[in-house]
Amino acid sequence: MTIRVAIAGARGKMGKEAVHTVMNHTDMELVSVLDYKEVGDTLADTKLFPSNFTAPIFINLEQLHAETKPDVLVDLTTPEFVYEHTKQALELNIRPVVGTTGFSDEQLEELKTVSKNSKIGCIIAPNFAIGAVLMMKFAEQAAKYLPDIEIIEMHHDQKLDAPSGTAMKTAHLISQQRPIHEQGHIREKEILEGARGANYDGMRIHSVRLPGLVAHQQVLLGGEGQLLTLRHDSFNRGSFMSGVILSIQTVMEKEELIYGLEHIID
Ligand SMILES: NC(=O)C1=CN([C@@H]2O[C@H](COP(=O)(O)OP(=O)(O)OC[C@H]3O[C@@H](n4cnc5c(N)ncnc54)[C@H](OP(=O)(O)O)[C@@H]3O)[C@@H](O)[C@H]2O)C=CC1
Ligand SMILES: O=C(O)C1=N[C@H](C(=O)O)C[C@H](O)C1
Repeated sequence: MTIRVAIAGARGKMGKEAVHTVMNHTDMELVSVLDYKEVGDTLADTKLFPSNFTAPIFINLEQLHAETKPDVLVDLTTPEFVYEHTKQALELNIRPVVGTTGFSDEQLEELKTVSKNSKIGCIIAPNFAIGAVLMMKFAEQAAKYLPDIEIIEMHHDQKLDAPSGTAMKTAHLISQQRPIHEQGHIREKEILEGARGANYDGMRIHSVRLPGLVAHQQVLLGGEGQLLTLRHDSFNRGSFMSGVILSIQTVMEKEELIYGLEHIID
């Protein structure tokens, strides 16, 4: 069966890579693209893609659905729009595969309910790279034995959300193994606000933004006389594409929302 795929955010860094990946996949067809402003009738019109990339561009998801009937909507946009896109896709019986980060806990809960009630599968993956998923799982396992933890995530300087979705998901997984406790000295004082990073149940998260970086994370787990460092680096956006393909294939078989690729890899 050919899976009919629509992509939101096709002009972006991840979107461009995803367009090429879906176009090159024999079991998938890129049927349309969702944008939010007039950028031409087809992908080729944007001049970002070759002339044979003829998928039509819509600025309205309902119209996109009516005219191109996608099975799956891949969202690679921004934290501002992703919740609305995902909710609307579910209401239109389109299965969302979401890479965009920046959801609040309340939004995730709401989408879980909509997906469950409509029995339309949805995959939200804070990180599509298999190595990053393994780093998160290893951190979760190690937290049971080394519960004093700091996360340092490092990204390119065009990233909108901080902390990253991966850091938030890592902290969430770790918090299931690690009793809530404050770390560091009880009388610790920040001389410069923010010096100790964000506080997630006492665990600290530090966000670095620099040109030249792509997506990198270290989880530091400290114990008496020892330090365990788990590190993952995405050096290019090709690192995410096998996860995008796996998610598009898997969401076709699901009837609920799945948050994190760790739930679908064997
Ligand atoms: N899950 C994962 O593995 C990964 C997730 N990400 C996440 O994916 C998202 C995109 O990242 P990245 O590609 O680097 O970002 P970019 O800024 O390069 O791309 C986002 C694109 O979405 C477009 N856009 C904005 N709003 C809308 C909208 N309402 N409808 C359609 N298109 C829209 C933007 O257009 P314009 O520029 O004209 O505003 C831009 O072209 C981020 O949230 C990022 O954190 C990134 C890498 C991996
Ligand atoms: O914005 C990015 O680039 C990335 N975003 C995701 C995140 O917030 O974790 C995934 C990856 O880190 C790249």
